[in-house]
Amino acid sequence: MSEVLIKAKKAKEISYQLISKTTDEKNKALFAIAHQLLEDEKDILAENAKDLQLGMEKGLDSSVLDRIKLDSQRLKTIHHAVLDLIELNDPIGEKLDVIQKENGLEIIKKRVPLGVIGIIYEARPNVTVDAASLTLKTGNAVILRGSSSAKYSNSVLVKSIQKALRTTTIPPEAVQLIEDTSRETASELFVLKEYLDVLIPRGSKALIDTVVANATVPVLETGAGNCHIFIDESADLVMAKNIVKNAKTQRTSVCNATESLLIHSNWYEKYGTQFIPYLIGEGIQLIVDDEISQAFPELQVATVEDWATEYLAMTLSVKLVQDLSDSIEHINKYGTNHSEAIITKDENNAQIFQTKVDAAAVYHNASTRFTDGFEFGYSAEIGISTQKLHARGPMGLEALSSTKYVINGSGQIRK
Ligand SMILES: NC(=O)C1=CN([C@@H]2O[C@H](COP(=O)(O)OP(=O)(O)OC[C@H]3O[C@@H](n4cnc5c(N)ncnc54)[C@H](OP(=O)(O)O)[C@@H]3O)[C@@H](O)[C@H]2O)C=CC1
Ligand SMILES: N[C@@H](CCC(=O)OP(=O)(O)O)C(=O)O
Repeated sequence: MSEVLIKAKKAKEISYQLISKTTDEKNKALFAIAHQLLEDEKDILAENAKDLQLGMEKGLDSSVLDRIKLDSQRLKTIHHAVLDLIELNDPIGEKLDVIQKENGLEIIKKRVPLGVIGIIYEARPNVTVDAASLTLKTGNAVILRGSSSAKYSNSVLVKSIQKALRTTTIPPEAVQLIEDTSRETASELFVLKEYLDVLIPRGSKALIDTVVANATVPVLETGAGNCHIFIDESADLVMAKNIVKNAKTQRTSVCNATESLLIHSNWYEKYGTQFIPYLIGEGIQLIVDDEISQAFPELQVATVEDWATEYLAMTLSVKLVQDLSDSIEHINKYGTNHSEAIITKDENNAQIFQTKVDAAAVYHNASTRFTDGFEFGYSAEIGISTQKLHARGPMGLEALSSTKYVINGSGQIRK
C-alpha cells in the first residue's frame, strides 16, 4: 500500500473520532502545538536551512527563497497565529437554524466538520502550521502535501505538531504529511474519493487546472492572482501613490499583490508625467501600452499576454482606459477573480465597480494586499478561494465546515 493510501485511510478513521472532540480539547491541542513549535525552534530552523541550501543550489528565485525562509521572528509569528485561533469561536456544533414544525418535529441545522481535508500547497512552511491548526480547530483530519522545495521544513514542523498532540486527547495522526513529494503523490490524492472529503489545491493556475481536470474528490479551488488597481478620474494622487506602491512592492511573491494598473486617461493627462516616474523611482519595472510608451519610450511595450500575466515580481503592466466601464470590462476579461481595487473619490463609481467586477474581494481606496485570513480577522487562512461555491476569498474556520440537519421527533410519521 502506498504512503498516500495508508495515511488517507488513517485520516478517515481519525476523522470519526475528531467529530466529537470538544472546543476545550481542541484549544488545549492548539496551545500545546504553539508551545512545542517554540521549543523545537533549533531543529526547525536547522531543517529549514537545508531547504534554503537546496533551493539556492537549484537556483530558486529570491522571492521563492524568501517564502521558504523561517527565522526566530517568523516562528514567533506562526506561534502567535496558533494562539490567536484559540480565541476564535469554534464554529463546530453551532446551531444555524431551528425549525419547530406544527407536528412537533424539531429540525436543527448544525455546523459539522468536513471530515478529511487534503491540501496540496506551495513552498511556504507557515501554511503547514496554518492548515494543521485551522483543520484541527474545526475537527477535521488533514493530509498535507507540501512542495518538494520545503520538504525538510514541513517534515520537522509536522513532527513537532504530532509531538504536541501526543500530550493531548487529539490523535497525532489528525495531522499527517505526505513525505514523498513526487508529483505522483499529489496525483494520487486527486482520486482518493473514498477517504478524502475535500481537496484544496493551493498554487498556480497550472496546478489548479490539473487538479480540476483530473480530480474525482470534491475540490475547493484557490487560484492565481492577476490583481488590478483602477485609478479613476477623481482619484487622489497621494492615495494612488501609496496604494499602488504597497500593492505592488510590499511583498511581490504573494497572490494578492497587484500585477496590472489601469489608469483613467483624464487622470493620466493630469498626473502621468509625475506618476510614471514615481513608480519607476520605487524600483518597479513598468510594461506599458502604446500611448504611455510614446511619452516614455524607454519602457517596455506590453503585449496582450502581459494583460494576463501574474509576474510575482517587481513588474507591473500599465494601461490607459477611457472610463469606468472600460476598466471593468478589462478586469473581467483578464483578471483571475481574486482581488481587484478602484481608487476614486466618486462613491457611485466605487459602488458600480464593486458590484460589476467579478472577484472574491473588491476594494475601494485600499490595497489588494489585504486579502488575507489574518487581515480579515480569521487568524489564518487555508487558501484564498477564487471560485463561487461553498467559500470565496480567504478561507478560515467556517469555510472548513459543512452542515447537517439533526431532527428530533416523538414518533411522528409522514402523512
Ligand atoms: N489563492 C491562493 O490562496 C493562493 C494562490 N497562490 C498562487 O500560487 C502561485 C505560486 O505558487 P507556486 O509555488 O508557483 O505554485 P505551484 O502550483 O507551482 O506549486 C504548488 C504546489 O503544487 C505542486 N504542483 C504543482 N504543479 C503540480 C502538478 N501538475 N501536479 C501535482 N502537483 C503539482 C507543487 O509541488 P512542487 O513544488 O514540489 O513542484 C506544490 O506543492 C501563484 O500563482 C500564486 O498566486 C499561492 C498561494 C495562495
Ligand atoms: N496569506 C497571504 C496571501 C496568500 C499566500 O499565501 O500567497 P503566496 O505567497 O503566493 O503563497 C498574505 O498576504 O500574507
